Amino acid sequence: MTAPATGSAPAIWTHGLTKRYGDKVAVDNLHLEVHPGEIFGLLGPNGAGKTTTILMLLGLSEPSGGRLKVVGLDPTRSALDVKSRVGYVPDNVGFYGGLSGRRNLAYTARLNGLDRSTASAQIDRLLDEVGLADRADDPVRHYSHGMRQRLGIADALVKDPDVLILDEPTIGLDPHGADQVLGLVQRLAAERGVAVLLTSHLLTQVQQVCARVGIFTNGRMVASGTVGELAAQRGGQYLVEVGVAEKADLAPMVGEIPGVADVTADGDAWLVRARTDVRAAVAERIGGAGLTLVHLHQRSEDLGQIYRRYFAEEGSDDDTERP
Ligand SMILES: Nc1ncnc2c1ncn2[C@@H]1O[C@H](COP(=O)(O)OP(=O)(O)OP(=O)(O)O)[C@@H](O)[C@H]1O
Repeated sequence: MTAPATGSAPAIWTHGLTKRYGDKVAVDNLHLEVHPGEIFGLLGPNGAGKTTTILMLLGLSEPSGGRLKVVGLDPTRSALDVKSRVGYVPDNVGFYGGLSGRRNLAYTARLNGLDRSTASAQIDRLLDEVGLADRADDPVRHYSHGMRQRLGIADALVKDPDVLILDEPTIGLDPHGADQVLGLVQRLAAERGVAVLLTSHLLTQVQQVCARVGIFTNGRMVASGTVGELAAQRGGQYLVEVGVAEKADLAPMVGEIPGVADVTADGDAWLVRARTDVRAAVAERIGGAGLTLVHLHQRSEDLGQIYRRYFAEEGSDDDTERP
């Protein structure tokens, strides 16, 4: 997991950022900060406002309200300067299929004004970094989806950006391909200090690589923080797993403990859902009943559970991966 560089100015900063399309508020009062070396995951169902946010960060869509800075610049006023320092990887990167990976990157380098010899060394290094050195001279139409995705990241890195924005970077990839892409993103943040903003529906993957996440719905970021912070916000639940040596129904005795919401069987163990940390009280009650405690440990909610909890509270549906 990548830690933000402490004390650094945010590479992406928004305050009250808002975008309206007629009566529709696509992005509503967004406060966001992503620091150099940090990977921030923007999570949300279709139509939540993720792409609209990205377009504003890239200077491709004008905000209706609020303020924003990307690498210290206002993208609305300095779109070209922002573009030169921000790499963007859409969910389906377009390449010239008949040209090799290397030639595609050389084309991007030329568009970005790099001289031929600097570009050539840079491209060799990038192809190596994204694991495509041995296929660099094959036409891109022979690449797999995962290879294209990695070439897309290399393409965004040609200009050596300070910020990398990835829209659904692992969509359509198998687990190995997804691991390769996410591992690459992690290295870029850790080794080069790139600030990364990625959007995804794939909660388990986001949880693996993002220092912080924001849950986005109907244009609003309803929660943001580390996974641990999100679990604790809005009275997050404590889940305690309990096992005893005897075959006994723990539900009646543990269910009486103040703060316990419910007790359910979970295979050979019992799962206690509570509003506070009830481990000591559970152990005491079990000992008092003459039962032998075999294990007692706290399970934290994973991001999927947190995400569903927020959506249940927001009263909206989502089509997100069930981990
Ligand atoms: N050009 C536009 N004109 C009118 N409404 C728009 C426009 N672009 C987006 N919207 C609306 O704004 C809302 C947010 O859309 P956006 O594309 O940002 O969502 P998203 O989170 O990126 O969704 P997805 O995961 O499907 O890409 C949606 O209700 C969408 O219909």
